[in-house]
Amino acid sequence: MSRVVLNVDSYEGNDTPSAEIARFVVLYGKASTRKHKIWEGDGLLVCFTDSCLLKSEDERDVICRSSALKGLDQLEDGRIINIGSWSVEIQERIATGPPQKPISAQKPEIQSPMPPMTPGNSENVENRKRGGFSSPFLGIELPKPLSKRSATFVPPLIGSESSSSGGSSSSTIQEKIPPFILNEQDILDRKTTSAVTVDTRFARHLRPHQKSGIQFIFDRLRRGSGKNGGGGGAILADDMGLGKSLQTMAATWALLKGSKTAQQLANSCLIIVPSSLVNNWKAEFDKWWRLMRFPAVIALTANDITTYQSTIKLMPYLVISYDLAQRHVEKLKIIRFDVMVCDEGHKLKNLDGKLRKTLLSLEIPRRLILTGTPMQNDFEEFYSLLDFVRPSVFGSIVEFRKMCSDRPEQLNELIDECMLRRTAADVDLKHLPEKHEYILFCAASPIQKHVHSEICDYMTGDALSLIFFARQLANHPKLLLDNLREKTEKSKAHKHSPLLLAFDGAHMPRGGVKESGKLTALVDMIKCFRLLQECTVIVSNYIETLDMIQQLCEYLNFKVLRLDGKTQVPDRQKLVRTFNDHRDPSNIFLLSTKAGGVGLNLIGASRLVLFDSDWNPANDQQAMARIWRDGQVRPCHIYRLITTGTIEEKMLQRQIKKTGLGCVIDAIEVGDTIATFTDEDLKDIFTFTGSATECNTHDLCECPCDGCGMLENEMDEEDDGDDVVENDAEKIDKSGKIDKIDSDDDEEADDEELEADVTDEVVEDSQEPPEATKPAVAAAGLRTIASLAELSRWRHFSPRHADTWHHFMTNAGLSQVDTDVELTFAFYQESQY
Ligand SMILES: Nc1ncnc2c1ncn2[C@@H]1O[C@H](COP(=O)(O)OP(=O)(O)OP(=O)(O)O)[C@@H](O)[C@H]1O
Repeated sequence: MSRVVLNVDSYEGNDTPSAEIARFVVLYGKASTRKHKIWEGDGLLVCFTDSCLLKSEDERDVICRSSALKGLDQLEDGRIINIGSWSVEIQERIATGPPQKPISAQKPEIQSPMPPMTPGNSENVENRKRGGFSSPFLGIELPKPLSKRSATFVPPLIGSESSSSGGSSSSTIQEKIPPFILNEQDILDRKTTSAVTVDTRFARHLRPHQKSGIQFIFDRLRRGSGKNGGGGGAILADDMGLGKSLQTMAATWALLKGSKTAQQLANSCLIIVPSSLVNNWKAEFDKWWRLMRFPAVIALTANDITTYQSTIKLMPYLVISYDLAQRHVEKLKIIRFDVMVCDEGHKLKNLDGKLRKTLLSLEIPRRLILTGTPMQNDFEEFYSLLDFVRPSVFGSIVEFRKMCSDRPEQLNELIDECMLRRTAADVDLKHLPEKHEYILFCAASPIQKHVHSEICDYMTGDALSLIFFARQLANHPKLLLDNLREKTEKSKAHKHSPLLLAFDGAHMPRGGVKESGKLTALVDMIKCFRLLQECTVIVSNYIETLDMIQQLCEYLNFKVLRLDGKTQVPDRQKLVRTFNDHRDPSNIFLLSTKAGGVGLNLIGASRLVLFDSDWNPANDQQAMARIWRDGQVRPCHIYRLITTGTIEEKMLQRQIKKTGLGCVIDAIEVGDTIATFTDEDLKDIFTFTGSATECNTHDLCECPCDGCGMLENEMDEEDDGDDVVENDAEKIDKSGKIDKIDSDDDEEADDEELEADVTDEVVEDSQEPPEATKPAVAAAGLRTIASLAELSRWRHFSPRHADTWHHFMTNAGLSQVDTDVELTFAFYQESQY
């Protein structure tokens, strides 16, 4: 983002402006006789030989005086002077001329021109070297070249120089807003007369949930250091895109500025972020500090840490990647930071991890974790985050577990005290366009069906490999074939070579689109979106899959921008900017779930396709949140592709179980990592149900809608079985607390079977169980239904209901081309805030 240059020459007080002789960063507020002034915000005092001009940080002229200021030499930091009816406190004298960023903050350059596409050059695609998906793709039509696109895209509201919500231009008349005082209670309690306020640069833009978030962070972090680093700590776990970085900057800036205006709260703040987000933070600081001195050193090398030491007073933030911080921890220790912010702090989920230990060794008393997904896989991981920000408050992991089962209310209280989590549904997001989410079930191709059943018959003890194979197969059988061939070439005795036999004559994939149900769907989808003049992001977990999609997109005359683990950090922000700024529907952004899932703003796109899912729902949620966020002006459509009846459905079901449980402590119930799969689970995972059903997940929900698209409460039917589902769903949805989940505490649970099998969430197969095991199976069935209750909020569509299906496809933007796609079923949810 280019920095706005203050145009002091346009000052109208003089026909021939005189020379500028000094300028100061100041705080300003209405003049008063109060000992402790309430400042309205940051400003800039520009002194000329015969006049002076006070400007607010957003370039508004506050006052101009037609006589020169005297005694400029004596204007030291902290000195308060009056100019007309305004008081001004000098913060620092800065070089005459527009403010400059420190050298380290200026690099790397993130301006256009167009970056090289990564790795747009087809030679880079490893897949081709292996003789993979050679063009032309079988069975697909090349698009007719589009005439010059006429779409006029509305520039993002946020971040543009003309933005009304991200900042204002000099011509904008600013509304006066009341100060947002963070220590109001202290003032009321007469503990202090000095107000600590949120800087106006933020205050005038804040949404209600952001105000309470800032207050929350401020209250937790202001606490002084305690023993063993047990000072103030907090987790801000808002959903992705709700503005965690903005809230963090506003709250920490108040802590840092508090030292100048009222109380000594903090002098330095270390912000540690994944390396892919270093430039994001730089861009955010740029965005909110536009006119003023850049307040952060962006550490790209160890030298920048040294530079920071001498500039703390002027630039109290140090932004650094986890990697660099780990390597130079000794240098960081010397600085003795007051505040530490760990962005995407779920990285600290490993209790015994090196990263966590290293950061703890910094002994920074105030710690803030930012994460949109505090719950990853299990209970211990969550404890790891809590204990990081509040050491000793939650006891040992054993004590934590015990408190969880014996005193859940107390534990929930403790968690509420140090963690704030708001989901998109909790906050007022009227400023965002609506969001449409789809889960599209695609029929497996004949080859996929055949090979899937071969894998099922083949079952060995090596579950991890087989799961990986099944996922590759669901993406495209050629991916699995290439993988097996490569392994067999490396070692003739490779243990999974026998699987190659599954690819016999009639079932030999040649790389055609139609050999994969999802790929067939994807082709039609991206063609439709281009015709709709909308930009698309496609996300996958696998490099090989991204290679395949890239080749396909290029063949269809799309320009591909790609961000994966191999993309250099400085190139990432360039790619994002290019994509967002151009908003050209013939651009496609390919993103790897792990490398690009967090922090990126891809608001240039309004369609996102998640090509494959992860076991961990948090990863998928992160990826899917990239387009629906502040600055987005178009309705967003997010599609998740699933191959019907395969492992992908099982993964989806497990994801829904995890995310459908409202309270964080519910993770106790879902500590099912791959490592803990039972034989029964594995059998279920590999059983192909795609020939017998249009949607295994819908079958398991036992939803009576039959795919007609109506919600349960819209249907006129009364069904006892449905009541059971609803009641169970209620327990989970509304409780948010552990005791409601644990059927031991549920007085209503006279159904002993339910209690007997709380942790058994294994999806049952359809075989008739022996008589003796029936109650347990019934209980597990109920559990399954309840755990999928989240889906009762979605509409369910089957192509059997031709009219509603057609309507659905049209609304989903999928009726623009003559489609070959064999979709077997769909879930749909609209969120309007
Ligand atoms: N009130 C606001 N006014 C203007 N811009 C805002 C506002 N709130 C957030 N934004 C902008 O929206 C974008 C997304 O916010 P931010 O990156 O802070 O979200 P986040 O919660 O950290 O998301 P993630 O978890 O994905 O990193 C940023 O560019 C931010 O500056």
